[in-house]
This record gives sequence, C-alpha cells and structure tokens, in this order.
Amino acid sequence: MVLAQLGGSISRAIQQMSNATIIDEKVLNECLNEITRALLQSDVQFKLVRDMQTNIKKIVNLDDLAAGHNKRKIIQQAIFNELCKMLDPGKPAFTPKKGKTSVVMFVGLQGKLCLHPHVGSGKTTTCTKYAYYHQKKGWKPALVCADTFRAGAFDQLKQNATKAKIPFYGSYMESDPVKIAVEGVERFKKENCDLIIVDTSGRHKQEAALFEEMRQVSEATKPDLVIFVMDSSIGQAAFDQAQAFKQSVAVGAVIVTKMDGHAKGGGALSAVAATKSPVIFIGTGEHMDEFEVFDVKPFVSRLLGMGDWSGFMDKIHEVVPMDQQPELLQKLSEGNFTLRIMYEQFQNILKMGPIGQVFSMLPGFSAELMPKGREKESQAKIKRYMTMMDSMTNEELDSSNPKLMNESRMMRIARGSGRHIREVMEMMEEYKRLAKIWSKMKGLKIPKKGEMSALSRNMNAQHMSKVLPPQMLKQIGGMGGLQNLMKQMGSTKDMMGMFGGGGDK
Ligand SMILES: Nc1nc2c(ncn2[C@@H]2O[C@H](COP(=O)(O)OP(=O)(O)OP(=O)(O)O)[C@@H](O)[C@H]2O)c(=O)[nH]1
Repeated sequence: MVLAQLGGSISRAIQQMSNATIIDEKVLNECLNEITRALLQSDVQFKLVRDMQTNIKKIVNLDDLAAGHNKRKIIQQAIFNELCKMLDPGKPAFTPKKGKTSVVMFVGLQGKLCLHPHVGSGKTTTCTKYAYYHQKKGWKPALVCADTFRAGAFDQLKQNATKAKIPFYGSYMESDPVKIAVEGVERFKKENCDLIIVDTSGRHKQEAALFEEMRQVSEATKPDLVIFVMDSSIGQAAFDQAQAFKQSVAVGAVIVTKMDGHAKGGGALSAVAATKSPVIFIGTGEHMDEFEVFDVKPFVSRLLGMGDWSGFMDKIHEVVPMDQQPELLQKLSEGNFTLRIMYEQFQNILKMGPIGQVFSMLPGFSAELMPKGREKESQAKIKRYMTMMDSMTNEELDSSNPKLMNESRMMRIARGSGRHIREVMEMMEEYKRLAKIWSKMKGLKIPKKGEMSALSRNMNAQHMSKVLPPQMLKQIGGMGGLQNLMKQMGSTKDMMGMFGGGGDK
C-alpha cells in the first residue's frame, strides 16, 4: 500500500466513524481496527501498531467523556497525535552548523529484500542530494567516497558531485575504505569545508563484514552524525535492518528514499522506532532537488489528506526569488492571480524545478500541472504557454478577469505566437484552474518565513473552510462545526497544529 493509500484508508475510517450517530466502544473499535489493518498492510511493524491502538484506547475513555464533549474531535486528535508520536522519537537529530566543520557519515544496506536486489537503497544519490541541499543554502559541502566494494560507486559519486559542483574525494586504486575516509575528511577539513559527507559501502560478501567496516570507518572519522538511508520499499525488513546498523554505529538520523515510488512507506515508521532517531529528509525522485525536509506534523497532516500549509509556505520561500516574494504574496493575498503572475511563476519553475512539489502541498490539490515522470513534457508545455503569453498585451497580462480573453483576442495570440487557438484555450483553462486555487489565499495574512504562527493567528473559520478539503469540512460538521471546533480549541494555533501548519519553525 502506498502511503497516499494508507492516508486514504485512515481518513475513510475516521469519516465512517464520524458518520455514526453515536460513537460508542463498538464504533471506536471498528475505526481503530480499520486503521490497524491499513497500517499493517503498509508494513508498519506489528508491535508499533498494537501500541498505538492501546494508547488511543487509553486516551479516549468514552465513559469518562462528559456529555457535550466533542468525541469525534478527541478521537481524531488522538489518532493524529499517535501517528506523530510513531514518527517522532522525542529528540531531534544533531544539526550541523554552517561555518563549523561537521562530518556526516551515510550508511545503508543494498537491501537484499528489495524488489530489485541489484538496486541500492539510494545512499550515494542521497549523499549528493544532502550536499546539494546545503550548498544551495550557502554551505561548503564535500563528498568522500569510502565505498570500495561496489565497482562504479566512486564513478557515480564523482559524476553526481561534478554535476553539482561539489568537491569530492575517492580512489580507484585504494581498497581500504577506512584509509580513504580518513584522508578525505582530513583534506576537506584543511580546505575549510563545513559539511564533510562520507559515503560508505552498501553491500558486502557478508553482512557481518559490512557492519564491521561501518564500525571502523566511524571510529576513524568520528562523525558528528550518522545517517541511516533506507529504501521505502524494504517493508517489514526495515526494523531489523535499522536495528542492526544502530548496533554497529551510532545512527542519529534516518533518510527514507524513493517515497515517490509504488512502495509501501510504513517501513519508515519502523526505522524510526528501531533507531530511536528521527527521519530528517525524504527522497522523492531521482533528481538532485527531489529531496524534502521531513517534518512530522505536516507529514501526518498530508498523510491524512489534510494538506500542508507550512510545507507549502516553505516551498514558496524556496522557489520564488527573495526579492519577488513580498510582492507575490501581497498579490496573492489580494486574490488577484493574473496571467502575469502565472508567467513569472513559470519563469521560476523553469529555473528552480518542478512546482508540482509546491502544489501537491496545497490542501486537496494534486500535482496535475507537472505529473511525476513527465517533467520534460510539462516543461515543454510551460515554455509553450510562455511563448503564447509573450504575444499578449499588458492589459491582458495584468487582468484577473478571464472574460477579457474573448475569441478574437485568443485568435490574435495564437497567430502572434504561431500556435493553434486550441492551445491558447488550453492555456486559459490552465490559468483558470490555477487562479481558482490561488483565489483561496485571498485575504489571508501571509507570514514571513519563521512566522507560521502569524498565519494561524490570522486564520478565521471563513479562511479555514476555504482551504480545507470539502470532505474534511463535512467531517467536522460544515461551517458550524468548524466554528464550534475553533471556539473549543481556544486558539486557531492549535487548530493549525492539527492541520499541520502550527508553531514557529
Ligand atoms: N525514484 C527514486 N529513485 C531514487 C531515489 N533515490 C535514489 N534513487 C535511485 O535508486 C538507484 C540506486 O541509488 P544509489 O544511490 O546508486 O544507491 P546506493 O545505495 O548508493 O547503492 P549501493 O552503493 O549499492 O548501496 C539509482 O537509480 C537512483 O537514481 C528516490 O528518492 N526516488
């Protein structure tokens, strides 16, 4: 079961429970059993699932709930909290500091239980993604290839590093991974790199030999952080594998790769439990920038189909150039999504990568504009749209009234750009679709980065109702239910917490 399906099953179970006129023990048990089934099917370890069920039952004591309490809300919140707890080991991972040298060692198994035994966990790719992510933020990362077992590992790292313009170290001749690791770390310390990343072997003749090698590399390089890289498709094997690494080296964080694939994602939860370390990033594709910071609450919100405002805002900050941000956010909060804004955003997309990532974070919105695996086609489409928009007048670009674009205007644009009128119409449909989504931002106070709580303070039920997916709103009991809920919760901040946007970052 893919994670999205897991989310769907859980949401359905909650929905079914909410439809019941009276929520008694039987209804609660049915709901919990449904959720348990979904989690087990997603490869979450049995013990974790059982504990979660017990905990929810403990928190939600139906008899104790005085009449008038919102049982649904309590149960829903309990499920949300328990899922968060599963993914949050309670202590944050070591975070390297810019300008201060840190050594980060990556470990992970090739994964003989993977669907494709010849494919690695994605460790080497992830090392580069991690380096690239930090480099974009002004760090001076460097890559060391201490995988001497797999022929081609150094070439792969070299290729990736060269593409991203990140210094690297490795050897075709030397067969001692410890020696290479130490030399590489020494060299980059001298060169004042602040993030020295050591990639290690993922396969060996025997697993015991691999773990011993990890122990030696770790002892010799004294990493500040050891990151366990796990393929999201390893399933139930995740717990044992993660635990085996934890016993050899001090794993401090987890990165789950291939979250874009068709794998069951539940193993991630098990890896967290086995290593008592948080997931810090997830890999969402083969490209360098398909790498996302992992935050528990927004993730669970997204999992439950509740949308992820904070991730969305972060993406805006990442994708839109700094100097354009205030202006764009201002325009959006006025609700005027013009063709010119669309044009400017297309420019950003072409510069920065798929906006599908951004839109997929909006509540109830899937990445239709840039479907996964069809990025090239989508880019060509965007370029085509931009050529057509180049033939538009300022009046047309700055209007937010789609009625302005009558047939004769569209004919002129088609002629001017050498495209068919059908294509201009298609673009206008795309514009209307985007405008509709962005119009939900109208009147919304947009926070600066790091001011998420400002957003929540300024959210009222009206805004909330606009951005929540309709099925969710129904589940809460429509506008009235939402207002009640917000009153009961005292502040909208808690509400946003529940929907994934709460708290300062
Ligand atoms: N779809 C998808 N593919 C990924 C992701 N991360 C890595 N890959 C692909 O997975 C394959 C294996 O990645 P590698 O980085 O070579 O794996 P490795 O773990 O270093 O391999 P070993 O050294 O053998 O352990 C490559 O084809 C990568 O492009 C991801 O997040 N999504």
